[in-house]
Amino acid sequence: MEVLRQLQVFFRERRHYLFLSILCLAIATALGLVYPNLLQRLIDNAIIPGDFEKVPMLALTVLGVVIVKGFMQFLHGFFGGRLGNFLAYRLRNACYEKLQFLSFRYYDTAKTGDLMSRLTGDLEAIRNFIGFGFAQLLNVVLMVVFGSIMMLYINWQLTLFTMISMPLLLFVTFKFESRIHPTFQEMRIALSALTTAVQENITGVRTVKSFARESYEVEKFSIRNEQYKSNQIQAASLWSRFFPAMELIASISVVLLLGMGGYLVIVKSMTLGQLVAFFSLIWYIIGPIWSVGFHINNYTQSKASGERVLELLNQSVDVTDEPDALTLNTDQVKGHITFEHVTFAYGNKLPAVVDINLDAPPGSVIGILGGTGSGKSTIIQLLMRAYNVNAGSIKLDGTDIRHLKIRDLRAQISSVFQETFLFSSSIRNNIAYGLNHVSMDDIIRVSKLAQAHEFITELPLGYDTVVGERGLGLSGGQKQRIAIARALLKNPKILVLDDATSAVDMETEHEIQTGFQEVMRGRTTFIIAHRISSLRHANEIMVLEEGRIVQRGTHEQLIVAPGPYQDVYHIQYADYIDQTPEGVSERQVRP
Ligand SMILES: Nc1ncnc2c1ncn2[C@@H]1O[C@H](COP(=O)(O)OP(=O)(O)OP(=O)(O)O)[C@@H](O)[C@H]1O
Repeated sequence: MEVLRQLQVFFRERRHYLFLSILCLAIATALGLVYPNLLQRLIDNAIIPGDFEKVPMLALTVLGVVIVKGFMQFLHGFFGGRLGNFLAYRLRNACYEKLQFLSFRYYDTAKTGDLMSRLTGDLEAIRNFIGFGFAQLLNVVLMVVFGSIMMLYINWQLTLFTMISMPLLLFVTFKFESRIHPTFQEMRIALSALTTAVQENITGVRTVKSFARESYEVEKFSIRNEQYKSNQIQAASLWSRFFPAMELIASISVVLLLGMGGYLVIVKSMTLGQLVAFFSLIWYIIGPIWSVGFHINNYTQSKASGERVLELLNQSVDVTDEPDALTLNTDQVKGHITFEHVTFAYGNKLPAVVDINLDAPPGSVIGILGGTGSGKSTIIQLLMRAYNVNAGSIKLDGTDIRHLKIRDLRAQISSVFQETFLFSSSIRNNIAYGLNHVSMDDIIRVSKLAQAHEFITELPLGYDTVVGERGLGLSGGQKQRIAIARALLKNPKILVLDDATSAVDMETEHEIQTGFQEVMRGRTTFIIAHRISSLRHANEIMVLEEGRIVQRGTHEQLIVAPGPYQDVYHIQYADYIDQTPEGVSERQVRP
């Protein structure tokens, strides 16, 4: 019920729908109980005495009851549906909003499939339960209580006698639920494995084909499909065994009723009409007992779904604005970045960066070089405040970035990452992503700078070409050039190029770099690269090893100092440099 209490916040305004839905269902149930009563009157007061004049009146009453009952059921569905859909709508929006603001730390461990199922399957389960299941669960209780009272009123001895087999019915129902529940769970897991296989297969179709693993994938799918099929067969066989058993037990009540009831009618302790009414009332008890397990199961599943959705909604966001966070005035931002003794570790892992110090005056270019996992990207993540530092501080124009509004800070930074994400939209929209009122001239200008204009205009629809999911249909280099254009259009004070030109050839890299010279002017730029050619113009280059700065200086200083930078330089420029006893001199290096 705690889950229900927490979910209530999301449907408080429509709470009355819940009450109305329950009320309408209760009225429909109560009206259903009028049938047996009318049947009793028809037999005892009209048919047996031969008073046929009463028949039309009784028939009309039945018709009236049917109409009102039907209307009440309609209203129950109407209000339940409205309530469930309203709740699901609110929850869906709330979850999506939460997903936007959850910190990077959450996404480090979150699984896409799991999040998707929370937003779809779990929300659907909550919608059904709050909209209908809850009212129906209450209704089960009402039916049993109302039905029993009426039966006891007609003949309490016969009621107790016919109820002898009810505990057995209840037992079998719960037994069945305890068997079918895990089967359903296995079925859900099998279905999820099946959909994951399809999803991964479509996403990784290129890898599958390049490794010629089509047959293996077909085999893998068919094993999962087999599992799903056998789960379904198991569920179907449980159902097929359960129903006859239930019917058999329920028939015991009916047999007892007919035997004992028939005797009571014969000895005139009971009228025939009462027996017939009793006969239809017994189904008011059997029906709900039959379904009670299903409703309880439904409740537990919805509760679990509610907990999963609330768990997402209640996630704490560790990187948030301070209550009195400062607003940045774009015109006054200079872009002076300093790192002072910055140390950071992801979760409980060893620190990814240790005691980082750097000073990047406005307009300077900082190059970062280092092997895989040396902490290069982490420095950029910390600059964007994707995570809070564990020790030390990062400052923008002298203010600790923790005191700034995150949105304002990030608005000053444009990044181009190693992996480019493009939305399935037009190239124009992808370049203008996150910005309003962008002119086509500006889009073309930045595309030219990013060396993207030419290939875009060669596409049949030019800037209006819709790129597929994640940019399918474009080469890695083309996607990266679009990302560079996107970053430039934002006109940031701080530019981050995280292996940004890794997917383009040396020639194009050189052209983009030349373009960069112009766009980097006046912006503080961080360049992470594996190629020395991308870093050589930096004002300061830092060489990272296992999260620590092991070398720093300009390209000219570093190539003459023995160390990792010189080693990389030797490897990359082996064809261009002469080794002299005094040191290293360049013979021909691309500018
Ligand atoms: N999201 C994360 N969660 C946990 N550990 C992480 C995460 N991102 C990076 N790490 C770890 O932090 C260390 C530094 O990673 P980082 O991505 O900064 O290295 P990098 O120098 O950019 O490497 P590469 O050149 O391969 O991109 C590595 O040991 C890495 O495993």
